[in-house]
Amino acid sequence: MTILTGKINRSQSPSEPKPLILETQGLTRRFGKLTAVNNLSISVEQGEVFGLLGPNGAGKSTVLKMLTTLLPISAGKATLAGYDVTRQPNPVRRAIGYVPQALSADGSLTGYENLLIFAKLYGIPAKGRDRRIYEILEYMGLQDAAKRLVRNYSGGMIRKLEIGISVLHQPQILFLDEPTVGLDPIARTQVWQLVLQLCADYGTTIFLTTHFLEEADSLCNRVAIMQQGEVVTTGTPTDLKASLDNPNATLDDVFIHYTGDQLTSGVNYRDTARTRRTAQRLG
Ligand SMILES: Nc1ncnc2c1ncn2[C@@H]1O[C@H](COP(=O)(O)OP(=O)(O)OP(=O)(O)O)[C@@H](O)[C@H]1O
Repeated sequence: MTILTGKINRSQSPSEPKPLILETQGLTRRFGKLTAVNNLSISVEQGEVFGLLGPNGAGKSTVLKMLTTLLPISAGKATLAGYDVTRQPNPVRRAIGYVPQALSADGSLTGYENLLIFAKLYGIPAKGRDRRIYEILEYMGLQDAAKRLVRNYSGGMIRKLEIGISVLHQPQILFLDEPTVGLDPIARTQVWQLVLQLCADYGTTIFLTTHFLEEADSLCNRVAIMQQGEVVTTGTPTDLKASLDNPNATLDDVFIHYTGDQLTSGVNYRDTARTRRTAQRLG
């Protein structure tokens, strides 16, 4: 696996328009009287790294849950890999991988056993199953830890294993909900390298949420900023920064401009508490 180093400004590389792999029109989710996601219309090209940013409670996880068929859509429509998310959930599920915010690997099993369970769930035929599992372990750099219990893995290793599980069936699009929250800077960099590598090696489209704006700036081709259930702006990080009246604008400035909020990890109690909870589980 090629190791990527340094800052990668993906938004600056010229790119041909590619087919859309994901499109939403008026996507809406209500919880009783609360409209958590309101009239969301976005599109994502094949092979893009797309970042959904927003303060706590903006509706990011709810969007991911609707797109991954885990939560019914209240109104509007989403199409993924050519399939309607509401009417054709099974082909949608085959086309996607999903790593939720909460820990999803089983600590009482080895890395190999975790992969084996999901390989069976995904219906990977017994004949090529072990080969696929070891391919994944090697790709994730976890081959030496294959037979160790996951509860003894570091946080970064667990995240890599979870990503490995989510790509066992070679999905076209991978959803990552806050993939680096709770990780130390080195593990965070490793996870990002892995995500980019998946994109480069297999053309996997990445749809993620993150609180780390600097990372979103470096790694995402395009971002959408959400606030109170609505998208307030979408664009490449470069274009969004250029739209402000400040030649030195950062994505943080863009974020503050559109939301009036500060989005840095751990700035408020909820962020800190969640980061610590996740870190405890991962650590
Ligand atoms: N199952 C639920 N029932 C009721 N309200 C919910 C439910 N899930 C989410 N909400 C509410 O919907 C809103 C959006 O929540 P969501 O988790 O999507 O936000 P988020 O942007 O992902 O936040 P965070 O960054 O904290 O994860 C919040 O007000 C939340 O309390």
